[in-house]
Amino acid sequence: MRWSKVFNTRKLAGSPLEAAKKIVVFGGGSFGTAMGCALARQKPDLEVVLLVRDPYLCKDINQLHENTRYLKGFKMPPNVRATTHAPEAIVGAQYAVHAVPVQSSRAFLQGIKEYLPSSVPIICVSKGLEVGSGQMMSELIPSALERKQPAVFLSGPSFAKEVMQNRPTGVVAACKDAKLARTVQALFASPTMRVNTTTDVVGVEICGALKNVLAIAAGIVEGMDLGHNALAALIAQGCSEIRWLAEKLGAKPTTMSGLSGLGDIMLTCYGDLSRNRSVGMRLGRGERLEDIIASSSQVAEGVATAGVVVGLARKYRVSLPVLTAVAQVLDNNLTAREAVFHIMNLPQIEEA
Ligand SMILES: NC(=O)C1=CN([C@@H]2O[C@H](COP(=O)(O)OP(=O)(O)OC[C@H]3O[C@@H](n4cnc5c(N)ncnc54)[C@H](O)[C@@H]3O)[C@@H](O)[C@H]2O)C=CC1
Ligand SMILES: O=C(CO)COP(=O)(O)O
Repeated sequence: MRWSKVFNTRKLAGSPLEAAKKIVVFGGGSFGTAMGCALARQKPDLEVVLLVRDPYLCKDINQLHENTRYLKGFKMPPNVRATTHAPEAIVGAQYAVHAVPVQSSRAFLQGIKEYLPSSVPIICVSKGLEVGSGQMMSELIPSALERKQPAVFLSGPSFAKEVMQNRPTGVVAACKDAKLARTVQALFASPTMRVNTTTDVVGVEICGALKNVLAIAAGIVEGMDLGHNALAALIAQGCSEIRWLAEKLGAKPTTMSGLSGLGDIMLTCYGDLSRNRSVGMRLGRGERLEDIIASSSQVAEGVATAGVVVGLARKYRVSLPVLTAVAQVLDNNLTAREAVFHIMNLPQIEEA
């Protein structure tokens, strides 16, 4: 039995996991913590250091072995620790997992750039587009660091809580340097984590960013109780819109049907654990965005990314009715009800 049409015969010389002694994780939120713990479980003498901002959370992680703010009730492996001190977190690390929300990533990276050697690969798990520049993380990282830095983009259907529970998960590691993608594959691959590789960085990144916007739309439909037919039609249309934009950006069609595309779209649009979907559900039930954001301690990247998508649609001259309607609802230019009415009354089309 095999997962792929083709066998990957290329082997890495030596095991990256065996060679790794220390890995730093930027951002001790839910996903940084979960991925740090997934690595730590692989090798008990690997040092995994979470770089966090809050000294109280740092103390809890080190004394209680629990991330009491973002993953309450889950014990962390003893070889995971936290610090608020960037130079100490980074020194000697062979890899850096970047799990800081996209909109905070530029300032964060500028702040740590002098401590991070330019040879240390960044494994970026953040999904979204930067407001203002419109950049993807693969553009933002070199722009913020003002230099080239090896970077791999790890994406796919992977709720932090389920990774923390060590439940089966599949992700994809994207890097133009196929060897580095295979190195990251070997680092994270375990009996409970499958890691595919690809060189289609743009495809993986754009799918990861746009599925968050689509999940908000799916939540709106759910919150308005429009039914299963409406939800399925919306997600199918959203998939087409993501494909249209992804193709313009040069993404490969296979990425769209893979883990970072269809896989993550299904997870986030249907899965109860999605923060983006729950923002949409609350909007669909009539709550105001300000109140939703004020009552949530976790990031829903689709909220900021939605506005960027409007600019991309204009720039690449592609019509994205569902994805751009999300921005209109978030900006209070349309109510959820008006957005649905508008989309349902667009001209009937031939499928493309
Ligand atoms: N939670 C999940 O299931 C998954 C999340 N992701 C992505 O991972 C990224 C991080 O998400 P989560 O960990 O879930 O977010 P979170 O909301 O749980 O935590 C965010 C973390 O980033 C830190 N942070 C925020 N601004 C910062 C700054 N300026 N400097 C340093 N640290 C800062 C926060 O203190 C917090 O520790 C997002 O882009 C998200 O889309 C990807 C896959 C799954
Ligand atoms: O990206 C995710 C799972 O793959 C997490 O989605 P949310 O940010 O909507 O919770």
